[in-house]
Amino acid sequence: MKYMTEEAICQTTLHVESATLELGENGLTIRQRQKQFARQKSIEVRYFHVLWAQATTEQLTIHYAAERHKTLNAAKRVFQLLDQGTSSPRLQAWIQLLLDCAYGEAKARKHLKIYLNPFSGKGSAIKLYHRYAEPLFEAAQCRIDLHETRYSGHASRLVREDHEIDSWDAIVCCSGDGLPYEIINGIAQRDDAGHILRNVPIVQLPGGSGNAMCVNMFKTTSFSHAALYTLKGIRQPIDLMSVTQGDKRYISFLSQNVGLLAECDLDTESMRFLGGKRFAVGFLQRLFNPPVQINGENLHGLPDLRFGSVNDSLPDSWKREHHPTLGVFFAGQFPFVDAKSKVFPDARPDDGLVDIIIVDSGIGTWRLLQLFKRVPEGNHLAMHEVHHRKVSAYRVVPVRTHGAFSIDGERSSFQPFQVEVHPQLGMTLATPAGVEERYRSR
Ligand SMILES: Nc1ncnc2c1ncn2[C@@H]1O[C@H](COP(=O)(O)OP(=O)(O)OP(=O)(O)O)[C@@H](O)[C@H]1O
Repeated sequence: MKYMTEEAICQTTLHVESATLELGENGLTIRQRQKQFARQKSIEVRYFHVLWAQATTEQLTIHYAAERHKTLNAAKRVFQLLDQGTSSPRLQAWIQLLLDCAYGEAKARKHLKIYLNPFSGKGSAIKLYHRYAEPLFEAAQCRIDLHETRYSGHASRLVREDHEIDSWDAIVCCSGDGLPYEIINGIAQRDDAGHILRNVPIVQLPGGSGNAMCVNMFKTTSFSHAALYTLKGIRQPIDLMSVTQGDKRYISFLSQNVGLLAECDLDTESMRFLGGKRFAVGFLQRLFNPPVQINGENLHGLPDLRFGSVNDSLPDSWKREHHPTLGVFFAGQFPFVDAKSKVFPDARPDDGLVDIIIVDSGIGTWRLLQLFKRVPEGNHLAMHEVHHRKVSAYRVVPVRTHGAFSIDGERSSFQPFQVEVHPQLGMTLATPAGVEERYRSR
């Protein structure tokens, strides 16, 4: 926008009855002409916040997300047109230019399939959705198809049977990380699994206690900002991982966790009302909660396993390690496992590798607490007790018969398992470059 011809500058300015609307470098400036005071009052709406614009024969309406107290709300301004209205090619060109600036590479008027888990996190996902996301999606003229999940496994069944799945611009999980896991594994059972996983973005609005997908991709735990990023986000491939265990195969998008930290997470699932604090409580209190049922069978539409399954003999080229007194084994492909825990600071979601950290149980309580203290900043990798690996596949064979194992935070049976990364098998939406930095502190 910096070096415009005179004609282009002309196209960026629109005179309406009581204001002049200017398309500038970063946003739309509305200069209100207040005759009463014989002076102009102007406001700027950043392009990133502009949701939609449309004209009738008499009026121009601009919908945008207005920020107040770190929350975005749907707002609109209506202007009386001076002449011609919709029939004016100049007005149409101006609106098109505004929408091009507002959406850039992102698709406007998205078709969104929304899944709401009424029990996620503190049980407020539905309220959050209707209060903060729906008004923005409606203002942005999205086509919305919404389902509340009625039982564990419901969303899995719905995506398996969705004949229109290919037509959604995003599947939006209004939930914690359990629902995306369930949805990905539901898609994995389709004959066209590979195609759908690679092409239909799965995003998360933060309705749970962990919300790792949202934190990593949108860099926020604000519901309304995540909704705006869903509208303005651009397609971002992510790696997915196959976990084979016995004769079953699961698809993991986030993490595999064995030992102490898995126990802390799983044993506090019934404390969702505490939100993120439940992970800390888990260190002190252990309860039992039944696992989510993911089928793990009939996965014909997925890519082949390059390294075989856990039932095959280990390839000779693999490095073997013995950890007879294992305390923590945590593997993941995103930096954050929740908003406050940067467990894998070096991880990249699309590099074909999974990061692993291993800590011996002999670390001692004092050093373990030091480690927990460092995790929010991701400084724990510097501790000599923390062993860090980056691999494309691994196998874990427990020496004990009892223990905790979770895939993406969901309890799985404690037996040998093998993991391999499928580079860029998944798709999500991420904030466009540049926006991320401005919102880093949220
Ligand atoms: N209506 C429902 N009744 C019972 N369970 C459900 C229902 N809908 C979804 N579920 C299950 O609840 C599990 C947990 O949900 P989800 O991850 O969305 O929230 P959360 O566990 O609170 O968040 P986090 O994973 O961040 O802790 C999911 O695995 C899903 O299978």
